[in-house]
Amino acid sequence: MSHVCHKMGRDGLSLLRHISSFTSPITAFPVTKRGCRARGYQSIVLSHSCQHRRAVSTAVSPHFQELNGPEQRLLNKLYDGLIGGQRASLAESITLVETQHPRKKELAQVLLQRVLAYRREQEGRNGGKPVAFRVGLSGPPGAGKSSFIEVVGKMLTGRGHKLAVLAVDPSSCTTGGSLMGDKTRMTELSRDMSAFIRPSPASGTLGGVTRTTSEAIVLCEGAGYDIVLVETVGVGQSEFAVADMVDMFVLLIPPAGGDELQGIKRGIIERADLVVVTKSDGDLVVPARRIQAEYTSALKLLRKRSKAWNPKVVRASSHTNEGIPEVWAKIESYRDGMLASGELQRRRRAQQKVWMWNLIQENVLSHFQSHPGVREALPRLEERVTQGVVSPGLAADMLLRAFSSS
Ligand SMILES: Nc1nc2c(ncn2[C@@H]2O[C@H](COP(=O)(O)OP(=O)(O)OP(=O)(O)O)[C@@H](O)[C@H]2O)c(=O)[nH]1
Repeated sequence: MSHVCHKMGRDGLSLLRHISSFTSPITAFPVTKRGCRARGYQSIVLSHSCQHRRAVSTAVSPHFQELNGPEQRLLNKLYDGLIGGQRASLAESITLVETQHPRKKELAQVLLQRVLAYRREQEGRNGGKPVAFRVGLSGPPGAGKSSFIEVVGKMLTGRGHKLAVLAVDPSSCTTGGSLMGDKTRMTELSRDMSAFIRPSPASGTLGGVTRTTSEAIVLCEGAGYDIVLVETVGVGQSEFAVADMVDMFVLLIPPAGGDELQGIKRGIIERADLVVVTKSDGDLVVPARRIQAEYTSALKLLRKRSKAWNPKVVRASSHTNEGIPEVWAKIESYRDGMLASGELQRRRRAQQKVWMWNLIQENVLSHFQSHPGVREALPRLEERVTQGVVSPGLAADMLLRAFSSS
């Protein structure tokens, strides 16, 4: 069991205590590092200076208040249920991370920190290796994504895996519509008790939705799901966001030529660890073979991204099941190679950093845009920039000055 010995402000301390109350009890008293060690504490977080104190106590919120009784009980209930693998608790916890309510957002962060601590313990017991594998799946509308997830999902739960499927639908962010189809998708898998399917939230910005998706991944892993599939449609930036949050990125391509394939961005092909040509059955086998050959040569021209793995192109049919076990075998051999070489762990660490900076950029920009001085000056300056009266550089300087002046 790890302990934290800490000297810090009340806010930060109460937060840390809540975060760690399940897995790593905290003792807090003004002592030295050596004093902590002498008392047998293994992990020590010390913040002696005011600067440090501020840094730690604002980790979640600068004004974090003590949890009141009902909040404490809610978090206890969610955490216990989630760790116990209860689907209702997992669903409720994901709803909490999706919330826009400021206080609930803070509670969600406390819950997440607890789950992260629990997961770290599990990883520690697993020799430092991740306990779950995250696969991103993308493809144009109608590529056969839901049919593919349905057959692969049933195969995996049949083999004893617990599978979570999370969706990122960019259209839900802009129009409230659904590119992934309003029809009930993956009907059989949604009845399978070893599978958990969560559609994309109906509204929000893409940044918001992708943030809650990566937090939902952590919650699913805490609830014991050892495979997490994150599905998105190949439109806009959502597939790049998904590629940044998974261990392996799989691109599904239908066996159609010309116009239908033009929607597939070159940039995203470069991110693919595996390309699956779908619907390789009946009359479609011939075009599927042709597409496979085209993509195989295209991938050869790309810069090698990994020492442990070369991207591959395979064919499969969700209707006949042909190629489906082979696709999963490829996914497993990728996972094993990347784990053994340590690349997977490195990729996750790098993703955490990218993720933090994405959130900072998004938050700083929205702060900037909602600043009263900026809002007042912006329309006029934008107009003058488009008219060529003021240079973009000068306008940006003026807006930044307005932002930092009050
Ligand atoms: N022949 C054949 N058709 C398939 C196969 N997989 C899917 N389809 C068909 O392709 C169409 C689209 O399949 P979906 O699985 O709904 O595709 P999707 O990518 O999830 O589509 P959205 O839900 O619109 O995002 C359906 O009519 C399926 O029946 C396959 O393996 N072979």
